[in-house]
Amino acid sequence: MSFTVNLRGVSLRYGSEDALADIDLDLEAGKIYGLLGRNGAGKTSLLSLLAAFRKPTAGDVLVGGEPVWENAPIVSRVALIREGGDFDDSDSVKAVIEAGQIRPSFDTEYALKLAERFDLPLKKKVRDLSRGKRSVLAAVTGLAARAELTMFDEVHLGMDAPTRDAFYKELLAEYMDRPHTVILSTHLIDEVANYLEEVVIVDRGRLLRHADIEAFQGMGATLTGPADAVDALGLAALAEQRLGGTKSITVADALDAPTRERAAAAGIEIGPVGLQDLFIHLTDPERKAA
Ligand SMILES: Nc1ncnc2c1ncn2[C@@H]1O[C@H](COP(=O)(O)OP(=O)(O)OP(=O)(O)O)[C@@H](O)[C@H]1O
Repeated sequence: MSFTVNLRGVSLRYGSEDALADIDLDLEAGKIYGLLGRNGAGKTSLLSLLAAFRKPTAGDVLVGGEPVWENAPIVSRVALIREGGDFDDSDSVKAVIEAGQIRPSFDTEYALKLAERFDLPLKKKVRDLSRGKRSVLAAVTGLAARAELTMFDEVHLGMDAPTRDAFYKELLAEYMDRPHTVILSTHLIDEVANYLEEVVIVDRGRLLRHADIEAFQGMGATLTGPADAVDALGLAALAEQRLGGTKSITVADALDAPTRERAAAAGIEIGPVGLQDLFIHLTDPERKAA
C-alpha cells in the first residue's frame, strides 16, 4: 500500500510570517514527485506538515486519507529524511541503523547491505563522518524505512555526482520493487528529471505549478530571430535577450501549430527550454506569481 496526500486550504505561519499560504494539493499514491522551489519557498515547511513535524496554522493535511497530525499509525509509515539526517552525533553509524528499527517496516538487513555498498564505516561516530557520508547515511535510513510515503529533503547535498547517481538508481530500484509514494525536494532538477513522474513547484509559500514531468518537459520554448518578427508573434515572454537586431525570448507554454508555422516563415528558430531554465524563469522574483 502507498499513501495519497491531500492538502486543503493549508497555511503555515511562523510568528507573523506566512511560510505557506492557502495550499491545495493532491498527490496520487505510488508515484515519484519532484518538489521544487527557490530558497525559502516553503519546501521544508510543506514536507514537515506531511510528516506531522508541524501542525498547520489552517487547513487540512491528509496522508493516506487521514489527518496526519497526532496520528501515530500513519506517521510511523511516513519517512521524512532531511539533509544531514536528524542523528545524535555521538552515535555510531551502526547504532543509527539499528535505531531505525523503531519503524514497523524498517529493513535492517537492507540498510546494512546499502551501508556496505556505499562504503559507510559502521563503527564510526556520526560526528566523524564527512558531509557526504552523513548524507549517505540519511539516504540509507530513508530507503530502508520502507515507508508508504518517503520524502527526501535535499538529502543529496554533500554527495558527489557518482554517489548521487547511485542513490537515485537505488531509490528507483527500491521503488520498482515496492511501489510507494516518494517526494524528492531538490534544486538539481535536470539531474532527477528522468526519475520523476510529476513535479510540484512552490514559490513564495504558494503552489505555483503541479503537472506531469512530460508536461513540464514540453512546456516551454525559446524563439530566436529578427527582433521585429519575434515581437510580431505577440507571445508573453518569461525572459528575453537582445543582441543587435536579434531577439531571443523564452515562453512557458507549448507553441501551437499556427504559431510554429508563422515563426518558421519569419526565420525564427525554435528550441527547447531545459527544466532548470524553465524553473528559474517561472520563479523569477521579478515575475508576478502565475
Ligand atoms: N522555524 C522557523 N521559524 C521562523 N521562520 C521559519 C522557520 N522555518 C522556516 N521559516 C521561514 O519560512 C519560509 C519557508 O522556509 P522553508 O525552510 O520551508 O523553505 P525551503 O523552500 O525549504 O528553503 P531552502 O531551499 O532554502 O531549504 C522562509 O521564509 C523561512 O525563513
